[in-house]
Amino acid sequence: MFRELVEPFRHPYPKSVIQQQGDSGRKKRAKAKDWSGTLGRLWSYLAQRKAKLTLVLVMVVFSSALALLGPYLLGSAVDNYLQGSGGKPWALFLLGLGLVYAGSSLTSWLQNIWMIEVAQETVYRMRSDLFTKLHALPISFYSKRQQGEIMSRVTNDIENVSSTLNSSAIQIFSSVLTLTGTVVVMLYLSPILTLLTFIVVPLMLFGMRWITRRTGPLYKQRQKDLGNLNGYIEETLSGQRMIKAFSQEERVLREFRERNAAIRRSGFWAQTISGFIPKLMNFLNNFSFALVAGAGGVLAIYGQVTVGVIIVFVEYARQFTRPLNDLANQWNTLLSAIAGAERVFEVMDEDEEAADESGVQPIDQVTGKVSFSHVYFSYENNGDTLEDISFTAEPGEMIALVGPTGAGKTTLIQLLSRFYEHDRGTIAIDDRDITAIRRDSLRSYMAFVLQDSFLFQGTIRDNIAFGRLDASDAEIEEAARLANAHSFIMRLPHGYDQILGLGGDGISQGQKQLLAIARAMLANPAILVLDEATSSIDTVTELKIQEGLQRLMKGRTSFVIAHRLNTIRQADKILVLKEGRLIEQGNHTALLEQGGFYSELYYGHFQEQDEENGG
Ligand SMILES: Nc1ncnc2c1ncn2[C@@H]1O[C@H](COP(=O)(O)OP(=O)(O)OP(=O)(O)O)[C@@H](O)[C@H]1O
Repeated sequence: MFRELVEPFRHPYPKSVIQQQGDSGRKKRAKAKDWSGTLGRLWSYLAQRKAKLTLVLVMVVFSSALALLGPYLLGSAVDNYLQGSGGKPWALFLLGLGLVYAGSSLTSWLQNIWMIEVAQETVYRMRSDLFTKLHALPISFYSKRQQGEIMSRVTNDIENVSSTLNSSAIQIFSSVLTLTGTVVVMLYLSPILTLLTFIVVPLMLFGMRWITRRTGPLYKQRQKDLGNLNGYIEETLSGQRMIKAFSQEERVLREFRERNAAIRRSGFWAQTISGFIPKLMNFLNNFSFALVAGAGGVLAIYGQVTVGVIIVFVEYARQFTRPLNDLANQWNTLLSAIAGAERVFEVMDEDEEAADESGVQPIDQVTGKVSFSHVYFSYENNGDTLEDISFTAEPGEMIALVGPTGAGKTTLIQLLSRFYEHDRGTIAIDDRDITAIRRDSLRSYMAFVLQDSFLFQGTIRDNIAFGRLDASDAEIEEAARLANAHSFIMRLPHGYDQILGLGGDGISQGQKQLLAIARAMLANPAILVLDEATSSIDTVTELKIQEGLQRLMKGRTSFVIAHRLNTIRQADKILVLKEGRLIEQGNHTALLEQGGFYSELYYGHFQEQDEENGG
């Protein structure tokens, strides 16, 4: 137990984090460069409110100067009155002192509210930039990360930066100013006493360095652990049904506990170790206080300094260590904010979805001819996921994609919509290379009806209108009628204004699909992508869906990732994929006659469906 407790003190904790930070000088320099880069970028945000920031800095200068003036006046009052050396009337001193302290309060209040404004504006911009960036990132970015972890960057990490800017940044600046001012006045009044006050400084710096070297990585780790936990919570909440269905509650709780414990561990050590800072400072503060008072007394006896100067020094000794103390405290907050900012900038530095090349044009009209010519693609440069794919789909044709799981059906569709960029070969729409068409324009001619078509939190009307935002109510209703969704919508208590929960909660799976069909109908695309549902839906709804889909597909080039024999049989062309290669293509009859892989699939699997359906 003891070993566990002292471990962090013996080794900066956790080791892996320190190792990441690097023991070698080279790595440290790289880290320092990272930090200056992060701070530089933060500064570029702050600098957007230069005028307000300048006002804040002026106020800080004033309040620091007034804080120096207070003790000075006090000392001079003691020398002038208590020691009976005459001088201005005491009431004037009192008034002066009152004004100094009132001015000090006013300036620090002003600096506070103006800085809050600057800080809020800064994080507002950072948050906006981050959100904009998130929408410019390619699909591949999301396929590698947990949503909750990304959320944590938009919320926790930005919040960290915000709270630090609100308070710590100014406090740090003010501390540095007060410190410099105090040293200058102290040296002017008594170099010997200044030297004595300084004795504690190396101890403070050494102590702070020792502590922050340990807390820096810990704060970073804590942010990371927090992100991991958020990711996990998000995942388990959205996967509640699955977890319950597979009775995985115990495993989920166990993993949650592990991740939660990781935060407790890093948070505990980060705060425990940084908790030493105020204690250490307090001790050294009192020590310096006693030293100045004792040595000052001796010096006063020998007439080297006046009692007033000792009072000024005792005050300054406190003022001197307080900013150091503040610096030490704020340093940790600053570290945590830098860790947060680093995580935000990390996302901002991710490669965006490749920009459309210069000169690419939108496309005016699309008839729906699609051709692939010797197309190759790999996800992670680890072997081709799709290899030498060539086929042509004429306008209005229905193309069924068939093949075992993992064969590359979804990938092929993702290339067509440019969610991923193919490595070699040509993909063309209406004989125009898709890389020469603006992405947004290309996608505007396509619509997707997926198994889990995403429905947003909002009304049914808004969810259908997602297909075309400027659609009128009449057009929305017409699309819903064609999709066979109108009758179920009208049975809902609020009809088209019925509000759906997140992910379409509140309606059935089949009804969600009908809405997805209505949405695609409204978008009126030339090219349609359907991922046929594998889950079983009651026969009546199923018939409605099929009818809706038939209407939707009419006159459009449709790519169907097909699971039902009926759909496959109706297809103008069936593309049979296996291990990333297009091994057969043709219609149902022609492929059966070939007696190849398709006929194997048909006799092995699809025929069962046929018999079940009485076909
Ligand atoms: N984002 C990704 N990163 C890396 N590899 C991926 C990614 N998505 C899919 N793959 C891999 O690419 C191959 C083809 O996957 P794809 O999803 O296209 O298959 P599929 O034919 O649609 O399968 P299914 O019928 O099961 O949906 C698989 O081996 C899969 O593991």
